[in-house]
Amino acid sequence: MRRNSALDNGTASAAIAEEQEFLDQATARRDKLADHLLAGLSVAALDALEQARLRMLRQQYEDLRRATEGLVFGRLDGLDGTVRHIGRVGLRDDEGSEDDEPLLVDWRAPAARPFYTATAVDPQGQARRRHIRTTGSAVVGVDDEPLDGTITTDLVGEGALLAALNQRRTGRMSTAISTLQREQDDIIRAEASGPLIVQGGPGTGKTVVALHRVAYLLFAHPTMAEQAVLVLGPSPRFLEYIGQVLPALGETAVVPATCDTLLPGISVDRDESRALAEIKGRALWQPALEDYVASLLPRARDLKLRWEGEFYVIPAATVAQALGAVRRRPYHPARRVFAEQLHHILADAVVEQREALMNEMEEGFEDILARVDRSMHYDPDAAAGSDVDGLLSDEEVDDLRRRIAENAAIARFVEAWWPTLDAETLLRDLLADGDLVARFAPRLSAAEIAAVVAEPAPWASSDIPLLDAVADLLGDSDAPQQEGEFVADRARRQRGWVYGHVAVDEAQELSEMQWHMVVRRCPSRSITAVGDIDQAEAAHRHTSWAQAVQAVLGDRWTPAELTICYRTPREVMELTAPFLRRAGSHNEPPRAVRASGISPWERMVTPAELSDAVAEAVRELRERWHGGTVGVIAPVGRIAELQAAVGDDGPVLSAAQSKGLEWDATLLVDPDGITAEPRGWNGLYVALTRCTQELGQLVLA
Ligand SMILES: Nc1ncnc2c1ncn2[C@@H]1O[C@H](COP(=O)(O)OP(=O)(O)OP(=O)(O)O)[C@@H](O)[C@H]1O
Repeated sequence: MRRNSALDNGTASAAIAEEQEFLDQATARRDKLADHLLAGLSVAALDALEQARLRMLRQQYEDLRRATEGLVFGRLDGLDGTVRHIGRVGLRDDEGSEDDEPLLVDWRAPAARPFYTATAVDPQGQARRRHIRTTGSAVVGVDDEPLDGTITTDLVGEGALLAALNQRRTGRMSTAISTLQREQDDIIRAEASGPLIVQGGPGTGKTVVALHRVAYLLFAHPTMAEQAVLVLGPSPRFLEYIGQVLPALGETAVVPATCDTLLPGISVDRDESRALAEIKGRALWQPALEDYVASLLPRARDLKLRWEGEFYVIPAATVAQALGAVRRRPYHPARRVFAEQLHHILADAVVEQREALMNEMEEGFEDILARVDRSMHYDPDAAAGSDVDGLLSDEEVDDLRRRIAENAAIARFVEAWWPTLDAETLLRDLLADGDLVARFAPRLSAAEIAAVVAEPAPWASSDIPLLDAVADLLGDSDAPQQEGEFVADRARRQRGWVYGHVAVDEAQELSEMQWHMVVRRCPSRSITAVGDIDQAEAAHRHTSWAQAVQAVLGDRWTPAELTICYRTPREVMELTAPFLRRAGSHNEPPRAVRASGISPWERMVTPAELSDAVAEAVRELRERWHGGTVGVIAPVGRIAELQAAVGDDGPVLSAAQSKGLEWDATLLVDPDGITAEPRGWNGLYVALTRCTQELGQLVLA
């Protein structure tokens, strides 16, 4: 393998000067556009259309304003002599015609694609790729990669990539738009019409891919931006870690959440055992809850309604027919539609009765007409629309229906027969009643049912998907609120919001009921799930993606794979294979892209020395990785004691809590204690792969 061509000093300075000139031009253009947008934003919006236009302008302004660091990061020189610069956002040269070649091509635009995918074997019309490194507004370096076959590496922009990977970690994830690799780009730009499940070992860029895919989809499919995109992560700490990436990518139509925070107004208020989490995560709860809510629908019977002093009986058969027509809808919307039908049926009955009375007119016209007028509140002076035969006109029938629909007594009657239900109360009632659980979830054993019923009342994590399922089966009792300036604000506030796309990180942790919750938020199943089945820590027992998603997605999903590890250095990855085997995996650890030159080390300590040894090792590491980050991973039972010893020098986390995170150096404490935990070998695999440079272990003697 040959490295990227090194530019000699003179050529490099000329190239840097050339790119500096371009960056200055692009920056000036961006500032001008931003000023222009800002001026447009100062007008007041008089109507909804204008408000929508201003929202769009504000979004564009925000995108431009944020596009500071790395505004320009790449350049493609075509075989035909064309030069294209690639950047964080697209910029037009001036306000000229739409067909003009842009000054700067947005990294998500089709024209930018060869920057990520052209190779010597398939140069896609390009002669050279250039990575432009900048610090603030200064160009500090360029890496050129001829695509004529003189360089044969499977990495794109290797110099820029390795420079990015060797940077100190800040505790916040950074963007990788300038150094995305081909296998990553393929996934980022893949079709979004069905579930895509991406398997990748530690550090293969799954989070990077998921976030950049979201940015790409919002750019390429504006309808998704209108519906917002949901990004699901494993923990608030993780969401904080990735928090800066999406806005930096230029997107705001995104709602970040964990499965625990998806229901507005509901929080997880207690821990639970793994056994209970596993039981309550099973897919069998979905049909159980469907049957439970269906059992609460009213039964068909004769309905006796009073209207204007007369009683009308709607026969059970008619009621059954109307019920049958709405049965497929959620409980509350079904009631809304049923009530509308009932208003029609009652109005028809009133009209029919009136007609019957008309037919009796021969027997006593005057008397009967007076009764009819009374029953209809009929005003003979305002009878312009009425038929001369005494029957009601269409307008009068409509008016009758409207009055019935607005009548409080009729509404009370419907509410009493088909009451408004509350999801939390319903679920609590079910979970507290062993007979009910046995009736609706007959596949649970008696011991499992007893364990479910014995749970305390506050909601645990595994209750949230059950609650979500019940809330969904009930549906909203009122029309959803549409408040909030940006689409993300409106989406966040509505449980039943339908997203344009859902991206799930650490998807191996999802229970079957959580998968249901995901699909409910995107019935079109435009879903990207990334994860590592070998890092699974959750209580469920899946060891393959097929097992994990079978109950909810069946086999209608597309697999994809990431194979190169960008985070963990080769010296550490070489340690991991035996642990992966012990975790029961048949997969190979991913191939590390780089070596750090630092051998992993191990020290033996006695339990009595442990706290001091940890504090000292952390101090050492912090000194060595000055300006970077150090993380400590330990068995759950030791965390409190060790955090006290380490103080503010770094976080002490369990293997599960460290998932998705990374530091320059990791101190792994008592690895045997970690393997003794549930799914401990998987946990150790996670823990070993969190460092970008150095791994130290303190082993108990
Ligand atoms: N193309 C890339 N260019 C630059 N950095 C990259 C690239 N791909 C991944 N990285 C970096 O590699 C590290 C690991 O990436 P990421 O966290 O996305 O991996 P992951 O597969 O989600 O890992 P894990 O499963 O262990 O959580 C991050 O620091 C990320 O910024």
